[in-house]
Amino acid sequence: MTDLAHIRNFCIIAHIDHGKSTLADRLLEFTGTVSKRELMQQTLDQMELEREKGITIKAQAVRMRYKALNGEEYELNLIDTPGHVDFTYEVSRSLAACEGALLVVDSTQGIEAQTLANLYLALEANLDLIPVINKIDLPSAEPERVRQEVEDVIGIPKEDCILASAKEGIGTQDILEAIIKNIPPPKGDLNAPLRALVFDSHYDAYKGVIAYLRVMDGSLKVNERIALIASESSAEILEAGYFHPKMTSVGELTTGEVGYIATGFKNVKDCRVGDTVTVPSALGTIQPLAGYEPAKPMVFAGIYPVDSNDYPELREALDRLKLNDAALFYEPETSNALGFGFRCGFLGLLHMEIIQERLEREYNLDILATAPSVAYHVTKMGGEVIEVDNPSEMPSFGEIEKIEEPTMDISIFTPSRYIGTIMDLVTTRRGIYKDLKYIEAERVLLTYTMPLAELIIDFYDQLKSRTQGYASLDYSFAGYLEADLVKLDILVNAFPVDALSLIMHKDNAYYQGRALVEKLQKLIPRQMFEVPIQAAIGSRVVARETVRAMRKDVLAKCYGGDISRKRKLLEKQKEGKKRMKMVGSVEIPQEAFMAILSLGDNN
Ligand SMILES: Nc1nc2c(ncn2[C@@H]2O[C@H](COP(=O)(O)OP(=O)(O)OP(=O)(O)O)[C@@H](O)[C@H]2O)c(=O)[nH]1
Repeated sequence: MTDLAHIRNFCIIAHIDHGKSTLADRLLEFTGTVSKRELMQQTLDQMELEREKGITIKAQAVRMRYKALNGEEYELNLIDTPGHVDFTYEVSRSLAACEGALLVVDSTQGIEAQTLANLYLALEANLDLIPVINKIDLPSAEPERVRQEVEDVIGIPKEDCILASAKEGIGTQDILEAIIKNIPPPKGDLNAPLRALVFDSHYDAYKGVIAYLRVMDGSLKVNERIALIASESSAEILEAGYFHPKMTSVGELTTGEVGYIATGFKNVKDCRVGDTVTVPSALGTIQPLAGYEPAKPMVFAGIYPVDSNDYPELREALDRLKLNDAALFYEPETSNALGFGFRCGFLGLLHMEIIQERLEREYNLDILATAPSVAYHVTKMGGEVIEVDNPSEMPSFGEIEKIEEPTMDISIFTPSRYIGTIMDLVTTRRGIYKDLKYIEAERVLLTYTMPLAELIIDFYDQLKSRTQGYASLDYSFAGYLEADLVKLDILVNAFPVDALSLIMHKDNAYYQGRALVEKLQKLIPRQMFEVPIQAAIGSRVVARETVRAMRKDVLAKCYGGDISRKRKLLEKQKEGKKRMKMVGSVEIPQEAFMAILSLGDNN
């Protein structure tokens, strides 16, 4: 057990790609926690998917021992935070476990949207900040400019910025010394009843749910009973320890420390991020640590097995993923076009992508996903309010008094030369202008309120491509606003395909309906007969295209020919069919269900 004065708990916050993981690696290496040889490119990003996508998904914690220049040894706990906006709640819980943060800014870029978003969260959590200007080894680095920017925008004197290269290991010791000097040691009452904050948790097949904790008061020991305030669950501590970076069991964690406990819980929902751990005898007498909020899904999509025989496997895979992901929501749903599947709710687009990829890769399932949607608040004529997250379940418009949709506050950092094109993009997405602030002579911060439904349909890609990748984006939930929305139905061969229905603004429905049927016409393969594709609002058809009938049978070519070639051709066709669904009498490929996402593309 280390006395409080020799403990420092900190995290690293940064915009994506500014070097957070690389810096963490250098700190682990410098303190001898991990040897260079052991150091994989990114030790903290353990999941394969994370490495491939180059993003940090789950918050983690590593303990380091550091002998400072003053001759004393310190226990440093580095808490890794997820870098993506979908996981803001997890970021804020990780920050609540720390007293300070390294704010990493790329010296070739400067402050970006997530630098500021994370900074605000850190300030809310009362953290002391150490700015680190990273990547100074690069020829395009402008450390002086970025330092000035930190002073102007964040208000930290530029002399306090540490110049570093996480790649080359420049500045590592200065950073460690600054952590000792500028970040306060934890406070807390060792003699009070246990209070510990769960800032992350994951399910382990052998040990049950592992909770990552910051002990605020009191202490905990293996074999003791604990109670969780928000989850109203209780368990026995099977193991307690810290990460070094592997799990190291020590049997006890005390005030100010960061570590893990194994609980034996079978599901992370019993031990969620943000919950407070205490002892059963203190229940009802102690205050929970932070206002606990269950994660709320914001983006919804239908997920269906391509082969309907895989339905039980899909259910099982979702059950398993849910064990580890309290934010994932799903319930069975049936579609006239796609059969039996699930309506799933996600924190955001990235969360959705991750789940879809895991279903495919880890569970080997061929799935078909519908275009993402948001949850509308619909007031019916009689005054009843319902939530509709599936366009095909929208009541008919005669029954509706009003529809409200979720809106987001968005902030965009961009070189000023792109202001025009961004304004244009945001306006076509029904964004409402709020503010424009010059950060420097040539960089601005634009803020808007925009419907979430417009944000999830390839907004980010459009923003990136219009600004050659220079603009960065951050968003947070703003509230529900009434809007003039309609449901656009798509009919393929006169058959309404519910999974292709969309909710959109009345003013865009005609144009988008047109664009969508044109896109579908290209995506739906020719059949033996002519297939009309129509977009309709209620009973009014607003656009129509036709997929012409196939002229030749593919096998006709092989008539009398060599049989192995014929088999190959059939196999190839089968392969192509994998991602097709028979709807009525027409085969529709997966791309068609996602066509709305790429209406901006011209291919
Ligand atoms: N030249 C140079 N490259 C660096 C430095 N630090 C990080 N990088 C590179 O920048 C890229 C992003 O670094 P990461 O450490 O993965 O960034 P991150 O902030 O952890 O990214 P996320 O996990 O996506 O949030 C990688 O290709 C690193 O090799 C540096 O000091 N100098």
